[in-house]
Order: sequence, then C-alpha cells, then structure tokens
Amino acid sequence: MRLIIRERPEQVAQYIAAYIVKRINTFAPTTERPFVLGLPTGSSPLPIYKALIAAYSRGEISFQHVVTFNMDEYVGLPRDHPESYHSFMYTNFFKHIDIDVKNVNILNGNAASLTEECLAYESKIKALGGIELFLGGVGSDGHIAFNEPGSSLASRTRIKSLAHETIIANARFFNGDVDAVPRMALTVGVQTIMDAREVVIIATGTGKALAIQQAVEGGVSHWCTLSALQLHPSSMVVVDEDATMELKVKTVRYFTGVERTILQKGMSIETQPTLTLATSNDTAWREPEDGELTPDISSNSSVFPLKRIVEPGETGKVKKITGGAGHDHVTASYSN
Ligand SMILES: N[C@@H]1[C@@H](O)[C@H](O)[C@@H](COP(=O)(O)O)O[C@@H]1O
Repeated sequence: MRLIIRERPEQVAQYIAAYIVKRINTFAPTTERPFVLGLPTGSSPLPIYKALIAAYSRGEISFQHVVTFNMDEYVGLPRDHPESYHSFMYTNFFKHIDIDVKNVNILNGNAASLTEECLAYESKIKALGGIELFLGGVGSDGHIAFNEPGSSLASRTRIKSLAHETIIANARFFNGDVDAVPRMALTVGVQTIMDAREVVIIATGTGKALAIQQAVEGGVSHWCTLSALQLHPSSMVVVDEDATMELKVKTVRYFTGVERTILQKGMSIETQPTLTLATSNDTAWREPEDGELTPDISSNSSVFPLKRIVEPGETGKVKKITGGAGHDHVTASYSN
C-alpha cells in the first residue's frame, strides 16, 4: 500500500484526478477494449469529479470508451431521489462529460430481485475483463463502499444493512433526518474491489483519521475493511494532512520520506519501475507483472512499462538507481 500525503483536500483531488487522466490516456481505450473504472459517491470524491470535468473541458481526456461501475446504491430509494447514488453520479459527473450512458453501471436498489441484481453486476464486471482501476472513498469507521465493519473480506456484490455510524454520518445528505436514511444498500464486496487491478482511495479530513490509522498501521481486519488493501498488490491511499492526525509521526515520515527519495533520485513518482532484488533463480531480465507494484518506491508498471535491469546473482540492498522519467531503462545497482 502506498500512502500519498498532500496538505489540503484540493491537492489530494488534483493528484488523483491527474493520475486517473494519465491512466486512461496511457491505456488508450477503444470500443473493443474499454477502460473499466470503479467509482464512489460521497463528499470526498466531489473535488476529484470537478477536476476530471475540468480536464475533460480542456480536452485532456475523453470518457467515450470508459465503462464505469459504481460501488453502491441505497435499497428502496427512488432512482430520481436527489440523494440516490444514481442522481449523485449524473449530477456531479456523468452529465458533464462525454460518457456513453450505456457504459454507466450503477446497482439498482429497486430491482425485483436484489440478489439477481448483485449476481448480474458481478457477471458484467467479469465479462468486461475486470475493473482496471477502482476509485473509492472511506467511511469514518473504515468501510469501503458499504462494506461495514464485520463484512467478510471475501465478500462480493450483495445486500447490506448499514451500520448505525454510517446512517448517522449520511443523515447530513437527508437534511439531518436520521430516519430518512435508507437502512439497506447494495454494495460491491471487499473482494470485488480487491479484484480490481488497481485501487485508489481518497480520505480527507480529521473524521477519517482513525480509519486511516487502522488501515495503514493496524493489521488486516474485517473491522476496518479498508485494511484489506494491505493485501492488494497495487493500492494507493491519498490523504490530506488532517487525515493523518492519528498516524504515528514515524509513519508519516516514512511515507513522505519515500516520496522525497523518489523525487531526489530524479524519478517522477508516477514513473517508478518495479525493482526487486535478484535471487539465484532470477533471470537477468524480468518484465514486471501487469499491475505489479512494490509499496515503497514504485508505481503501476503496466502504465509506465519501464524495464528493470537486474544482473544475475545481484542481491542485497538497492544502492543506486539511475534513469527514471524520460529514460527507457532504469538500472539498479546493489550493495550486499
Ligand atoms: N457508501 C459511501 C462510501 O462509498 C463512502 O466512501 C463514504 C464516505 O463518504 P464521504 O466521502 O462523504 O465521507 O460514504 C458512504 O458510506
């Protein structure tokens, strides 16, 4: 898991929006090979949507060949209710970009059979080859999508009852009326998110600080479903300073130090190769696996397919890294 820290929420949103634009453009989606993007609702992602709309307006990105799957939807709330996640997505994002409505997938919380609806959602994701990048937010109790504390980490799209904390938190969208907040939702499961080739999470504000602390410094636990991302090979959590309030100073320094080191090496944070130390069985050249990521110094190698040069028999700590942004190859030398 990578932790990226920015001072303010707007900077967090800018970072993530720029990352998504770059990912989609590098992927170069077509009708036959669309970019499959998982999307969240909530207040935290709003500035990301604003930044993506601005990038679209500037002609930097098209969503014509992007297929989206939203994380969740309330059960029983009419689709055109202003607080349904359908309304949220069209109002705040889809109606401002060139996405084809046929490519928009949002769970139907009013389906005749909710179970069938969930199964069909999973099948459709699978039929499209899986989700390339899942963007998510996090609840104050550490939930991703509506995978409330206690959710199985192996869960898939299903019906969930909402935790009391979530109902209270979401009452702000229903004029503060706790009774107006639906009690149930359809949600992708933790495993649905884990299956995505890459997961990017936004967390801003002090209200998310405890969840971030548990997810980053704690163990993997169903009590904080965000923590499952520790097991994901390519996950990134982008936070503002307020959301780091419960982290140890040592943790913050570690992650900011990692980013500083990368920048000092003259390598763009987005263009890090995946470096692994050679073992006796390694070949001299090893192409990174699709989406392979090491948590400390690298980014998604499928996006920036730099080659690693690992000399046979080299072991020990990385001593020197040369190359990086603008270079075809990145070379690492080692000390034992
Ligand atoms: N189901 C959504 C989550 O997907 C979202 O991450 C969370 C946080 O929302 P906010 O960003 O408004 O704090 O709210 C809801 O519970």
